[in-house]
Amino acid sequence: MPQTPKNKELVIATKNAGKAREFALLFEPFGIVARCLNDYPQIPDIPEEGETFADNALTKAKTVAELLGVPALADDSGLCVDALDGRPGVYSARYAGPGAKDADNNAKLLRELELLAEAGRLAVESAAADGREVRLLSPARFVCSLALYDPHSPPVQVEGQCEGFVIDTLIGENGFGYDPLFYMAEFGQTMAQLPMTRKNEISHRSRALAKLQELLRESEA
Ligand SMILES: O=P(O)(O)OP(=O)(O)OP(=O)(O)OC[C@H]1O[C@@H](n2cnc3c(O)ncnc32)[C@H](O)[C@@H]1O
Ligand SMILES: [Mg+2]
Repeated sequence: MPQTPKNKELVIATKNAGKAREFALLFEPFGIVARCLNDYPQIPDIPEEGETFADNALTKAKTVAELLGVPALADDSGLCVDALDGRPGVYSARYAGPGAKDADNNAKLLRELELLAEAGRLAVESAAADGREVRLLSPARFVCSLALYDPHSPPVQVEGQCEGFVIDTLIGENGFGYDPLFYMAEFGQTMAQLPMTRKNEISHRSRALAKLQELLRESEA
């Protein structure tokens, strides 16, 4: 990981408290304190108008790094649902409209998929989530694009994914965003049922971060 002027601190270009918590835990073993944008109220909202996660991640990292004059890591992520041709994708944060809350986005996702199910357009199977029967509405994946922007070096970009299904009901209290609707057959649980330590072993975010570390190790070797 890059050395910042304050050493052992890294600015994460996010205002999302859920992401910030996960990064704080992911960086802890390296003795790196992850600072998110709530620590820098002078940074304005950054428009996310790119067509890809990678475009948006780079814009966020570059804007923050240039404003603060230190390296910044940005995460642009979202949920891509097969039955919705990959939506909400890069629009995940504002799926239910500008300023949408997680609950609004989850409700819209369920509504859209239930409409397709009622129209007979989904091959819905059942599964058990901690003893409850749930309907698997569509295969889906979480995608996380990370961009590390150091004002003095070329940017480094990586992507991580995590496969699962969108189910018909919200289950679990952990995590954030679409986690309560994201079921992983191999665990028989939703992402929101996993403790953060466990999510950080398998998530799109941790997979992307592992790739970033690998790239940085190679470039140092
Ligand atoms: O742009 P920043 O400030 O980082 O915060 P944001 O919440 O707007 O983040 P994005 O633009 O990357 O949008 C990501 C969307 O995808 C959702 N999302 C991303 N990672 C997730 C995860 O690990 N679990 C559940 N939902 C996730 C999240 O709730 C948002 O709705
Ligand atoms: Mg955003």
